[in-house]
Amino acid sequence: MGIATDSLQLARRHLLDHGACPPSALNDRLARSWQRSLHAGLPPFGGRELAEPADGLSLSQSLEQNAQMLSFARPVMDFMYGQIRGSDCMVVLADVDSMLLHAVGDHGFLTKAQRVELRTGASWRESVRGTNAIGTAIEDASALQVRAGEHYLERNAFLHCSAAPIFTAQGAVAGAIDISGDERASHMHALGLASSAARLIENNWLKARYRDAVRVHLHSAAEGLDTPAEGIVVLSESGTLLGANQEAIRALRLAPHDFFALQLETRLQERLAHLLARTGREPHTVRLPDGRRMFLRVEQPAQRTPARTVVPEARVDALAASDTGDAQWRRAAQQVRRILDKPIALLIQGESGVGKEVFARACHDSGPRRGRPFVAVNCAAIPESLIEAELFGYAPGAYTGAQKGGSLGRIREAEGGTLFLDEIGDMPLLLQTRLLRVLQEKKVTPLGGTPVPVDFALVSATHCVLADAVAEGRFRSDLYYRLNGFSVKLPALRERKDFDALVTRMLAQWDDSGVRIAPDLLAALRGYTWPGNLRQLASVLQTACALRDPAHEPAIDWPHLASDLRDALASPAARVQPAGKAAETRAISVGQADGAPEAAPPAALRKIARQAIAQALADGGGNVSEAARRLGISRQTIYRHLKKADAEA
Ligand SMILES: Nc1ncnc2c1ncn2[C@@H]1O[C@H](COP(=O)(O)OP(=O)(O)OP(=O)(O)O)[C@@H](O)[C@H]1O
Repeated sequence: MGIATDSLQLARRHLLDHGACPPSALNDRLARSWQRSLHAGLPPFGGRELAEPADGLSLSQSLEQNAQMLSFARPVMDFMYGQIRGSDCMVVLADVDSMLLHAVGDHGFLTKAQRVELRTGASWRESVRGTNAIGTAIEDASALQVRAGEHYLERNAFLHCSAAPIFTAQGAVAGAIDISGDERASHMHALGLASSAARLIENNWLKARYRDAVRVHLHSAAEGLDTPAEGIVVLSESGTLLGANQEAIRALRLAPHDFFALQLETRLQERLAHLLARTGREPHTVRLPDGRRMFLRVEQPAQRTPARTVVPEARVDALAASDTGDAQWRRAAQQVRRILDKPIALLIQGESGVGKEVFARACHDSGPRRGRPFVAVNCAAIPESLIEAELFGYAPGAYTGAQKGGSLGRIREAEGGTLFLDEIGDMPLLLQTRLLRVLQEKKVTPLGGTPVPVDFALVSATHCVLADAVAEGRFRSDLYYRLNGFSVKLPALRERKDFDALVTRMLAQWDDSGVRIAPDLLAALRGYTWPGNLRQLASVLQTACALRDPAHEPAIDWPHLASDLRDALASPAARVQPAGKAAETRAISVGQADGAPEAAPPAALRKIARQAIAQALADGGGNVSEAARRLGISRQTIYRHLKKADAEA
């Protein structure tokens, strides 16, 4: 409120005419952002089409990549929204590319916001939408309020938005949280609320991510400890800095290269042994190198009892908790449970995405090493040249380009806990030899360092048949026998008999409103072959939850799926076939190639196609080209379906 709209309009014209904002029309930060928006080629007055909303695939990929941030943001967003409910506003979470991942808000305002694509799946990157709170806060890595006509694009001038970036444990921007509302309403404390929410999300995320690390809480006043204003630093057992929140980064003047390299004792001027000895509720003080006094409280990880002495309890454990009723899966879990407290290496086999890592974590959380680190390494995802340093670590100055302070290595990070080696079949032969030595000697030798004893449980996973790799000489047979102390095979999703229970369990993770799935859609999903297994199913359901409008749509339905999956579901070729039936089927899909002879689809499929088209037309404001784009099919296909529907009506 109180924004001089006319003068901002004049400023916009001045920017267009002269390439710069007139002095004092806007504060410096907004003026720089307007200029960047102009250089991005955005015309501030109407004109150009709104940027495209993301397709289902990018949204689901981002939801998967940001699952952790999202899980910590959701409860905070619900709480924030509870504070401002009914004031014509919404709370939004965006990823680092400014794509909106989740939104909660007043129904009326959500509808208004959709008109300018302020909705899940859309990108609000500054270079796409011009100056706006989310995109500009992420661009500048700093909280920001953008009021009414301060938005670069004139059509966004009905908005009043306040956004704060969310930072990772190593101080990189991970996304932003934003409160957007009607510019005529009061938003006095919105920026403060968004900033506090961002701090809360970061702190909870940091603590959970490093729950097995030593944690130092700090503040310049004893009363500041345990408040959102405290700094938090997490350390390895040897005192190396692993992560920190923004307050700590500021207070201790930490730089990006300090992470995984700095020994915190040098910054705190207190020996690590002294620091660790002071664990407890009572704060103590230290003097920083610049003379400032800080109050510290040190917390050791929750469970520091020696591994193997903790006896697993007979109550419902993590393995039992993830049992949704499939007999094959249950048998695997029962067999594995018998070896969890024994020093036997476990090999998990199964197609990609069947949940091997989830299963490995459940084994860890159900066994005697729960509460200690679970360290997952994807052997296929690390370049061959780096995997050695990543696994075995290196001493300070071991090689050019390495971090100054050296690196612990993933094997030593798993000390006392579980090392999970995913895609073990992709481990280069040379490293197989080194890994074998570690397993035999129970010692790891960092590059340029001396041997260090290690104690960890080993779980490996592979989607290929490791015995074949041995037969072909790609995998050492002696290592294979070491890894394969006991092996289990997890079933592919199409083989599981607990599909509905799995779906219910997954939906409950992302939607606590008890959302259900339309019965015909559930039946189609149940019959699909799921080449990506649980990963694909999780991603489809999560995207559908995000795309559903809870105010109007009680159930997840066909329009909430990406067009390629709708096509695949409509194709008999992609369905699990009863034996002997496969050859009888022909592919029929909404997105059939134009010009190809079109088989007459059965009534159920016609209905599905028409529903999808009707929804896409409604979403695209009746524009056929827009609906075709949303569905990923041609306009001719839409016209054909509409014509047939007319003829049958
Ligand atoms: N029991 C489960 N409940 C809910 N979601 C699950 C479950 N198991 C797996 N998922 C989903 O599937 C995704 C993939 O699981 P996971 O990484 O464990 O599979 P994987 O078999 O190890 O895959 P890859 O072979 O590609 O490494 C998880 O991120 C999660 O979204």
